[in-house]
Amino acid sequence: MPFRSVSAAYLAQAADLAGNAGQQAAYDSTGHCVVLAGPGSGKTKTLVLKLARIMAEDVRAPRGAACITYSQECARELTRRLERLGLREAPNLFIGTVHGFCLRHLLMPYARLANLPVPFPLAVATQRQSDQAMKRVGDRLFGVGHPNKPMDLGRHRRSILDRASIAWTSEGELAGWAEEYEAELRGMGLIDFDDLVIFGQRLVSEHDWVLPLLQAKFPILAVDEYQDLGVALHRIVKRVAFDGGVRLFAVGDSDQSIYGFTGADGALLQELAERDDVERVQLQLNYRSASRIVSASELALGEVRGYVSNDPDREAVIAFVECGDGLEGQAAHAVAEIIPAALAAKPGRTLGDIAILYRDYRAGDIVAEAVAAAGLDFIRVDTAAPYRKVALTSWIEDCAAWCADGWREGRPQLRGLLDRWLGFHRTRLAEAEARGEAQRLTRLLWSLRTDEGLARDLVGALRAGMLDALMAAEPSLADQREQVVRMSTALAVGGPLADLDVASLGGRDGSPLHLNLLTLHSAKGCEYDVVIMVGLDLGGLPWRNELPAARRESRRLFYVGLTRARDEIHMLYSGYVDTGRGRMHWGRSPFLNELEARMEEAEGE
Ligand SMILES: Nc1ncnc2c1ncn2[C@@H]1O[C@H](COP(=O)(O)OP(=O)(O)OP(=O)(O)O)[C@@H](O)[C@H]1O
Repeated sequence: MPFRSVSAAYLAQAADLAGNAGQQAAYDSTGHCVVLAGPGSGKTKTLVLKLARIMAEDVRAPRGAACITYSQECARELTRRLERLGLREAPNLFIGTVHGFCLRHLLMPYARLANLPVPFPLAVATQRQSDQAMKRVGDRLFGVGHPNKPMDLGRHRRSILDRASIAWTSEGELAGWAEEYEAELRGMGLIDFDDLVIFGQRLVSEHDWVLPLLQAKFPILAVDEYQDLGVALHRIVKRVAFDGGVRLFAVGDSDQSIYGFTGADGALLQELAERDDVERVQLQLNYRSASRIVSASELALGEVRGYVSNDPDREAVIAFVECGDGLEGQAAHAVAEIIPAALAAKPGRTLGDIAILYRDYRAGDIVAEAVAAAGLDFIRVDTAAPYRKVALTSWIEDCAAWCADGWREGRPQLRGLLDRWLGFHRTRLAEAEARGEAQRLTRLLWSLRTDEGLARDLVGALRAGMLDALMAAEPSLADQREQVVRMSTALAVGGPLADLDVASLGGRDGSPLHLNLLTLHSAKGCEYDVVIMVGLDLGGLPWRNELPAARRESRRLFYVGLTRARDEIHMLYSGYVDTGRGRMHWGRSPFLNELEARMEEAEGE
């Protein structure tokens, strides 16, 4: 007898799995299960359906499940897909990032009891505070202009958890820098983003009593994009699952591991899958891409994986395009030639079905300029975007979607917005208080419904009505507040998003009328009919003279880009890159040379 009723959408989607033995096996699993599979094979689909089944059949409130992933973008995608199945965030269902989970469900309830050396109340440094403290300490230790990089400091802290080990002390400068930086932050009453996971790991590793408490609340732990999560989370997962009795359902693909620079390691997923007490499921069918794209991606990766397309007869375009005039020329060609042809090639295709992918925000600036000059609407997701997606900015965007039109059909659901709002509060509110908050927020959102209003007015009203008071009262939201302020600044008169209306703010993710501009990293987990990759020159992707591990990661990044496409891939290059030392004619990306040669060989057979 199920504990809760299930939606018709869930039943319809669950029926899809019957045709795929691997997906069905994962869906039917009763113990720890790890799904390993390539791009477009339905990992996320299987995960959300499994979670819906678990919530319906295996756990009864107040017990529930935690569903975690690495980035805010992936968390939002999970939230959206679960909502379509009738599931939303609730006290017994956590959907969010590793960092959010560690803050809300490990450090807030237990850090003080465990006497961890963290400040109380818990306050998370803003990006700016942490960057400045890092620089200040680095300058003090090594002198202004020293060559040590914050990125290496971050990797050292995230990937070496045992501070007494030789691995920690052998890189003496980084270790010293990390320790002094942390002391500086503590002096300011702060922890930073990485501390959340580092202390979360310490808590579950060193305090046995935390395990049954966690297991009582979340007997199920689901993890998406496992390959991105890094060693601290891997330890948390192993500890709660194999010592704490939490049932694990994890999905991932080591070939898509592209966060090595943060300490992530695809091998951890393999290690998990090889355990005797874990059921391992491998999926081979690709539901996303045409056959030629599936084969070309494998050739680009240089590994035989044996993936096959679900739609072998679908036509595909795979084009290598040389453009003069560097990145500017490539962007201009994409706008003037490729996009109009792609729109004309399939009835009903819109700008939202097309993405331009690039390596970093500098390339993004060039592409954005060309796209804006052509008068096309676009959504940009990279570090130069006006604000970063964090839980609060995503929540505001979803409120905008509801106020614009979503309230008519419950997309997103009001109940979900209210539950997420309550989740932002550090301490669980008493029932009457929570009810009062929910009523106030409902009234506020109801009064903000609009067909054509400006996003700036909506965000201003949300902030004045409730949000600013919450952010002032919750120091743990300080880093997110920084992004809310950046959002307001971008929407203000004279800001880059000054003209944005409420509907567009709500649809900034996945709007059918906006061309997608993303870094390759941000494109992870997304799919588009048409993918245009720019900057495929040596010195762009890959960088020149990369060490072997970095070169392998660049190749995986290329692979992630290719595998986002359903029907068309356009790879643009110039044969040179513009650097601080002038134009360097190093040729196009060696990945293109290899891919073209391998495709000729394979298709000539
Ligand atoms: N059994 C199925 N029947 C029909 N369509 C499916 C099935 N499984 C997955 N799909 C579709 O395949 C596409 C890819 O699924 P999903 O995004 O879950 O894949 P993924 O493995 O998580 O991909 P990636 O690793 O590239 O992010 C989606 O459009 C999904 O709806």
